[in-house]
Amino acid sequence: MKAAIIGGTGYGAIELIRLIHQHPYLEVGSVVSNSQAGNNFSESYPHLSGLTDQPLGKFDPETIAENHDIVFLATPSGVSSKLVPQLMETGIKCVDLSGDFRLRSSEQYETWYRRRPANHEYIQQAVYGLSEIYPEQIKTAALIANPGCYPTAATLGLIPILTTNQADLASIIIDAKSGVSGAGRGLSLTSHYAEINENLKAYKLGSHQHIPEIEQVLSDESGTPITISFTTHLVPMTRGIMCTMYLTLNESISTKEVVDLYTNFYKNKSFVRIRPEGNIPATKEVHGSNYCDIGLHVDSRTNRLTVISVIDNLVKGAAGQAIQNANLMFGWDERSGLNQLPIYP
Ligand SMILES: NC(=O)C1=CN([C@@H]2O[C@H](COP(=O)(O)OP(=O)(O)OC[C@H]3O[C@@H](n4cnc5c(N)ncnc54)[C@H](OP(=O)(O)O)[C@@H]3O)[C@@H](O)[C@H]2O)C=CC1
Ligand SMILES: CC(=O)N[C@@H](CCC(=O)OP(=O)(O)O)C(=O)O
Repeated sequence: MKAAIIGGTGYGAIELIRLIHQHPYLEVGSVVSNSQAGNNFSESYPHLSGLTDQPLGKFDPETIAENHDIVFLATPSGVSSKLVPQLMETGIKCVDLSGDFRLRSSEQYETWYRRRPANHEYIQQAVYGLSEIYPEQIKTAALIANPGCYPTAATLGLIPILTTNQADLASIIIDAKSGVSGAGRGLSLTSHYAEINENLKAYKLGSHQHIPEIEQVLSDESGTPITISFTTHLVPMTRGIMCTMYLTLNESISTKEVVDLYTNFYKNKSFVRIRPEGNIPATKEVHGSNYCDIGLHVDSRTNRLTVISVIDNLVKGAAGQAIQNANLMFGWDERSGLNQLPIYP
């Protein structure tokens, strides 16, 4: 099967190309670029010289649909909302990495993204692509709204405890940290070397666009409207997200009981690894891989649960989960093309 990738010179696209290169059933048919159409791909990414030398194409939905089986859009929010309807009209399957189709409420989208929402018809068709939680809906979807990087780490780490009645749902605090590639390849003052090196910054306090996305998933899964406190930080590293999350427990349970609950919840899920008691994951332990690793600790003094969830933002947080979703859509083993070991050290 052939995949087209749009947003060709961005970090999401380059990660899709790296992963699809090892995929047993999928190959890259073409890479579409808005800014570099006509140029050779390896001019933007010399590390792929001799491997992916094809010229970057222009966006033409008909040609894409004729020659491909699926499209991955690695374009910014606000761009995907314009391109997806043109592609969907041709009948081709789409996986969108942006935030444009994740929120069911257009009002929420306008509030948090501060721009016009996508056409409601397509928002209604989109299936939220959190692979471990919605595999059946993903299998029959025509359009996947691939989850955000922070929401992937946060929701996978919180859902198991929220499906019990052991958590105080009003007490959730998510302290999140990301490497700089989470902001994409575009240049900005915040991702400038001298601004981030040997520095740790909190940003978008109370206004991050992932707040309503996380709340939507947690509310769906717990069956109760949930609001969260969510603070993001930029860390001087290239890849990786860590969400350190706190919630109050309604009853006294041990760390071992929580570890058993999580292990059982994810027992058939290849990409979520629950660490044993006393073993806390670090971002490097998932670097370059599609794993989400989760560590758990109950503080019996405060009766609070701490959950530490780590992913590689470009793999499980973007391109890897997008391919996992495509695998589900085509009925393949969801691990196809995603069996890379984490890169360590
Ligand atoms: N980086 C990450 O960790 C994650 C990113 N995402 C989301 O994935 C998407 C891609 O992210 P990422 O690759 O990091 O971002 P980048 O900024 O690195 O790449 C986005 C690419 O989209 C294309 N593009 C930009 N503006 C326009 C435009 N006006 N019209 C058409 N194409 C445009 C450009 O490529 P070209 O000119 O070649 O077309 C650009 O390089 C975004 O929506 C992002 O929010 C989601 C989860 C994690
Ligand atoms: C480090 C960093 O800046 N990360 C970005 C993640 C952006 C992203 O993934 O955006 P969408 O999910 O909205 O597509 C941020 O915090 O905004």
